[in-house]
Amino acid sequence: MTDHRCRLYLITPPQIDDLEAFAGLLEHALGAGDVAALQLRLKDASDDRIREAVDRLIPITKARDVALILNDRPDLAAATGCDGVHVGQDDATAASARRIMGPGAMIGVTCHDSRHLAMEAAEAGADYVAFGAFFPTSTKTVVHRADPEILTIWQQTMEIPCVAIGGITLETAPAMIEAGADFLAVSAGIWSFSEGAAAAVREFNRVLQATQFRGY
Ligand SMILES: Cc1ncc(COP(=O)(O)OP(=O)(O)O)c(N)n1
Ligand SMILES: Cc1nc(C(=O)O)sc1CCOP(=O)(O)O
Ligand SMILES: [Mg+2]
Repeated sequence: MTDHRCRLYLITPPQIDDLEAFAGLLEHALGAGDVAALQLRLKDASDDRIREAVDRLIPITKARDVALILNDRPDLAAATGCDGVHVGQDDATAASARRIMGPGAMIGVTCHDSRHLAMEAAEAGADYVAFGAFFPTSTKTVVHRADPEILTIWQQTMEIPCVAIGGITLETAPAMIEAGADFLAVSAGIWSFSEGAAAAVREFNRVLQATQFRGY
């Protein structure tokens, strides 16, 4: 049996009004348990605001060895020193993101519910592919819904990791882990958790420890 450990991938809220307050919240959350990556996903923010956010948050992620991934913008990710970029099908290709960010950067690609898109992303040099949305989400208006089987097939046939996204909570997480997700990408399930973000990170890690991929 191959050792398979699923990890947490945090997605910021789409808007951060108080960067100082969010930095404190993040520091506390990252201290509460294992987190592989943080995606800065500020929709409709200016370039200056994104630069300001990266500058404030990157020392916090670096101190915990958490990869800081910028959403949508390979150019700004490279310019601000982010560890990687996540691109959707209408943002940029994995190949152009790689050209802009260089060989050491982490490149992730949205693949909705399509193994075909995921194979294309893998061939173009992506480091991970993201499938979703698996559950209803209020964080983003989504048009694609994915079936957990896509995670199992990907896990059993491909080397590069797969991320599950969309409506992942403490209740829905086990189905994603059992299906074969390498990472759980979570926004509201962390930042809107009733007991706070640090408690959410702690509880997600408890679920991650207690649940195994069922596909081998
Ligand atoms: C890990 C992860 N997976 C999927 C997405 C969605 O990307 P995209 O389709 O480009 O939509 P926006 O996030 O840009 O609204 C993601 N951001 N992260
Ligand atoms: C950013 C994003 N992308 C999705 C996709 O399906 O590609 S679902 C989604 C929202 C993720 O936030 P939450 O954990 O609050 O549902
Ligand atoms: Mg995008």
